[in-house]
Amino acid sequence: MADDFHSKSEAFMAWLNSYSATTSNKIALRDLRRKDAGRGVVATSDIEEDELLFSIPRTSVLSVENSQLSKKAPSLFIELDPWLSLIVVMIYEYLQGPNSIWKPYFDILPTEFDTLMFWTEEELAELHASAVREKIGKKDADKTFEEILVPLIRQNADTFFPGANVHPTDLDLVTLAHRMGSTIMAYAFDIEPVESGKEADEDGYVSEDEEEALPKGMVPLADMLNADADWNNARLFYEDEVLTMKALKPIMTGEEIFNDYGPLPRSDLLRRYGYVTDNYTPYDVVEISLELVCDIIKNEGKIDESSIENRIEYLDERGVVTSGYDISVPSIHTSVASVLSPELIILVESLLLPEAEWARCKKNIISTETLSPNGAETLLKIVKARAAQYSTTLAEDFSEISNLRNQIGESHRLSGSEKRRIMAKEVRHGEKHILDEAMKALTVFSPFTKRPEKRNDGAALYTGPNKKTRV
Ligand SMILES: C[S@@+](CC[C@H](N)C(=O)[O-])C[C@H]1O[C@@H](n2cnc3c(N)ncnc32)[C@H](O)[C@@H]1O
Repeated sequence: MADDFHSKSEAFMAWLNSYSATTSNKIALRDLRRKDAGRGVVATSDIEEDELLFSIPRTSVLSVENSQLSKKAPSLFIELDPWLSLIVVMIYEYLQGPNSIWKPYFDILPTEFDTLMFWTEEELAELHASAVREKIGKKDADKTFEEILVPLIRQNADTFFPGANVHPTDLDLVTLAHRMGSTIMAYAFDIEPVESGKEADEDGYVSEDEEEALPKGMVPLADMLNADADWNNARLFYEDEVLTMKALKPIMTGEEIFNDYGPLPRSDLLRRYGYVTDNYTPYDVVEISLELVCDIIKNEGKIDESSIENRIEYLDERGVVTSGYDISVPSIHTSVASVLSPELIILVESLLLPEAEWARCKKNIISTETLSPNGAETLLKIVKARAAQYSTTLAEDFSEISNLRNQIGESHRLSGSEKRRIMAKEVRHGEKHILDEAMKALTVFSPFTKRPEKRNDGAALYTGPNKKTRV
């Protein structure tokens, strides 16, 4: 119902301003459903760099600190991490209905999602062998909600359901917890406390360790900004009394105001935010599992199982072992080694060394990070085996996507499931493209770098992108 959508937006903006937020008259909250982007914030006049777009009092942030629940039942939060704490607070505030000060805010937050948590098995199957399927975590979330959150809510039933004769079932509460958890994943910010002592770098990032410690909060209006990879033109700043959204560059009338959700591969964008755009393609990655690396090297028959285990243990103590290694999108300016994670190269080179050589140079192996011709040959086998885990070819994906796009062009309508399937095909096509490019580069790399005089020329290893997470 279009009217409902608009009246809820208007009620939300009126509510926000009644709580001492200030909003520039050069911006508006708009209906972007024709772009399949829900609501978004758009410039209604030209905006200058550094201009204030809006400011939100810290007291209006939906957070543990600001909710009455933390005063009524403080002990409830003792064992909960920032994510679970905010889920409980959001469930509490939502159940208060009109008695919650955040009611007009809940009215514009989503009740349905396209994030992977809500996909059917058939829809997920379209992702084929993408490693993102292992990261959805639905079973773990269900277990946590059933075993921790629901009992906590029941223990505090008088607070959560005051005066109610009928209480929600366990299933209702788990469903609500998923809804709030998914909202947090796509909408919440890590709120820098007034005296944080945790410095963001000049790009607005803090390291993951620091980020973990920050409490989460829902920041009204700041979370109405969409994102499209590097098109971000605004950023949230944490001041003592208020959080301010400012323009990072001049924004012209009619342009959308974008936040930055981080340099996410499209698989993760789909998992966390439920959409993909082509602009995220440069951040795509394919994950190679430790298991696959070990299987391929074992099959070569040059090293036995117990040596592999010993070496993995040695490398694990030095931080080289993880369950998966990324290969990223190559460009004409990068060598194949630069798109492989340095740890993957160290792992492969370590497992390929003859026993005597391993014993002699294992101390230096972490700092070498050089891809040898032998390593490239083995990596080519690994990459081929990884590509074989997907059940269609790059060309088949391309034609499936083109056909679907043509159909959309003709009908202009796409059901929820069709949209999910096309997004999945785009993700798996992107991953296969990376594998294809890596195969081509590794094929030419091996014979070329086998020549001893060339050995250190182009084969030096470059560190991969330092993954950071947006504040
Ligand atoms: C922080 S919210 C932004 C506000 C949201 N559009 C709304 O109407 O509530 C993030 C969600 O917005 C949508 N979104 C953000 N950027 C988008 C884009 N470039 N294209 C399509 N949808 C987008 C996705 O559904 C995402 O999970």
